[in-house]
Amino acid sequence: MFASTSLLHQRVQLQAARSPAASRAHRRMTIVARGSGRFFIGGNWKCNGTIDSVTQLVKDLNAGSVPSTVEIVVSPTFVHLDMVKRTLRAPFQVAAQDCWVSKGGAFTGEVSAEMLHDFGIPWVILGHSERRSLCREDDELVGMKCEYALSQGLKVIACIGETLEQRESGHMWDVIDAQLQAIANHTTIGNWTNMVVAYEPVWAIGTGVVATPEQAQEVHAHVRAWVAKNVNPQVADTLRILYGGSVNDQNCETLANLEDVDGFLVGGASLKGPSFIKICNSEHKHS
Ligand SMILES: O=C(CO)COP(=O)(O)O
Repeated sequence: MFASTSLLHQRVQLQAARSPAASRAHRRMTIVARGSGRFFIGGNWKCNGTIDSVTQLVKDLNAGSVPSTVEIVVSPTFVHLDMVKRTLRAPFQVAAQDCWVSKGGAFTGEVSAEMLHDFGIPWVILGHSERRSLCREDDELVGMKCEYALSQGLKVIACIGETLEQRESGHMWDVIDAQLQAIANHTTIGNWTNMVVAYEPVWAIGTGVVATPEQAQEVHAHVRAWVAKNVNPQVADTLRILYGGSVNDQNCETLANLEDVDGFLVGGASLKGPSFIKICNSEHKHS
């Protein structure tokens, strides 16, 4: 499908100077040319679902039409993970919502990265703000979890984001930089290709208050610049930075068109099959 990548690449390169959408397309084309990331849509089902509702959701997803240019990963609870993995069709993949920080053992209630890998679970979400706040996971623990999960062959959706108080008190950049630093401290350059970063402002999660396009783009561009400076420019260029927080089938297209938004991590709207399918198609329309 990308046989004509170089021609397309040249064309997009010419357009790049003209508009943000073209320059975003140019960056995407560079990414595709390098063989790495596609637009990424994650559905975080959180602590939701019954056998019936999960069965119906899988049915709805299987019936939906999604573009092959988008990587789609849904994340049910541990209880539903195997059932979803067995019944969901390609190209949908699955992710766990967390895993333990080291090798399994006497850690009651935990699930280890090697167990997930053994079970064929390709992805894990780490550092979600709900785990940071409800389970007191700090930056260092999240960084260590990323390191261990990556070492066991899992791919990681690493979450960052500030609270409203941190944003309004002017500490937003310090918070985000510290979260990134902890992840970077524990991630080898080579392993960044197995990770996506999800920017989820806490004030936008489950509130219906979505970040404005300007707010989202500002932070995403900051994250990319931080990674370019503190990790490696090429890693920054190909890193997929997802936005999460009240994404729905109405606001997704505008957000998908932003230069540094490479996908979404969706909560509530990922529990509704038809809405999630629409979100999976949001970038496609702009390509
Ligand atoms: O936390 C989220 C995804 O991980 C976002 O949740 P909502 O889409 O429900 O705001």
